Amino acid sequence: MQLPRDVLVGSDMLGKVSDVCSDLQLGRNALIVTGQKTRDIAGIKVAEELEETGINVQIHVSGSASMEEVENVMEIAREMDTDFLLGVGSGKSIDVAKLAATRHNVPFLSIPTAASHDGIVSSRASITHNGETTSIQASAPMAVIADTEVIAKAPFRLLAAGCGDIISNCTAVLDWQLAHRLQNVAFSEYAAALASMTANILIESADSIKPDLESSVRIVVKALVSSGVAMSIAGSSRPASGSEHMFSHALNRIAPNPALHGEQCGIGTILMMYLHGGDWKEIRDALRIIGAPTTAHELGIEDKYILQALVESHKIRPERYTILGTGITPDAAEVVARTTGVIS
Ligand SMILES: NC(=O)C1=CN([C@@H]2O[C@H](COP(=O)(O)OP(=O)(O)OC[C@H]3O[C@@H](n4cnc5c(N)ncnc54)[C@H](O)[C@@H]3O)[C@@H](O)[C@H]2O)C=CC1
Ligand SMILES: O=C(CO)COP(=O)(O)O
Ligand SMILES: [Zn+2]
Repeated sequence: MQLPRDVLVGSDMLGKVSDVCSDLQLGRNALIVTGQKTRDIAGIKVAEELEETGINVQIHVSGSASMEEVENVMEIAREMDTDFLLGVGSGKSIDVAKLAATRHNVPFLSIPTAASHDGIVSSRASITHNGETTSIQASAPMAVIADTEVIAKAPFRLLAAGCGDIISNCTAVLDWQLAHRLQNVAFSEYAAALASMTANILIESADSIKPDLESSVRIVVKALVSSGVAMSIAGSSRPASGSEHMFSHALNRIAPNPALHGEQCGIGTILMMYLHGGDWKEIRDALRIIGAPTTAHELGIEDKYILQALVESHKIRPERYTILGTGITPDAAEVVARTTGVIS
């Protein structure tokens, strides 16, 4: 089980990056993987902080979380003899840096600029290859530095998406229990309990999640850390990714303009909780209070793609048994989507 050594959450934490690197004795050559926007938001600041202490820094702007991109980053890391990598930005930059660092056998720091997903701490990387998104075992970050001031300035939509990614633990754990009972898949009580508790605390705190507040960011970041730790304990993404995530991965394949990962997972949780016969209204209401989308319209995705994704979700990870079993029929998909109000 791999867990981060340092987790820093608070205001002006970007200013602490050099202290963390020197405490951890990470070396003199650093490679930052960041996004187009997030380079200006935090990437350059992190580079300047490191350069002030004599560390050589190269910045690589990454687009997609693909295996090709991981290989590109590994190539740069080899050329510059990188001692450590930093993922500065959103989920995709962090996943690319995480897997490239793992494969290049050097430490990695996670510096999220948005609280939009629970990969900020996990020892998994979600990478797309030949149209398939797989969750790949990777090293956990040596340290996580979450600057709540930076994250509070990010569009609120990203924070609400992070809440959707956490709330999705509710159905992920139900799916995992089902797979354990029906197929005897390995199950960790501790990982499942931590993942469920994290989602339940967030549901209870839904009305405290507001735009522009560092206090809201702290609640969400702590929950993302907790959820990421659950994945590390499990040694798989099972406690935080079930049928609702398969639905989101299916939408990424099918919809011409997919929405954010956490937004799609939140709606997936409403749908899959209905199929589990659970309290789907509680999930919908929590997402509504937070301000996350609860309908296809709010997601910006046409109803027909929601229905197609529902029917095809079980094909995403056939080895991962969930409530979707061997698939649901188009008629059943229509019933679940209409009854829950996801389509009208
Ligand atoms: N490794 C793991 O365990 C996990 C991985 N993931 C993966 O993470 C990805 C989703 O991550 P997301 O961050 O939701 O999406 P994303 O990586 O596509 O980023 C969404 C957008 O947020 C913008 N952004 C980030 N910080 C910003 C800021 N401060 N101000 C303005 N814009 C900002 C970025 O520029 C980007 O356009 C997916 O690929 C998903 O599969 C999700 C959960 C867990
Ligand atoms: O997104 C995740 C947990 O929130 C895990 O990712 P996968 O769905 O790729 O396993
Ligand atoms: Zn997720």
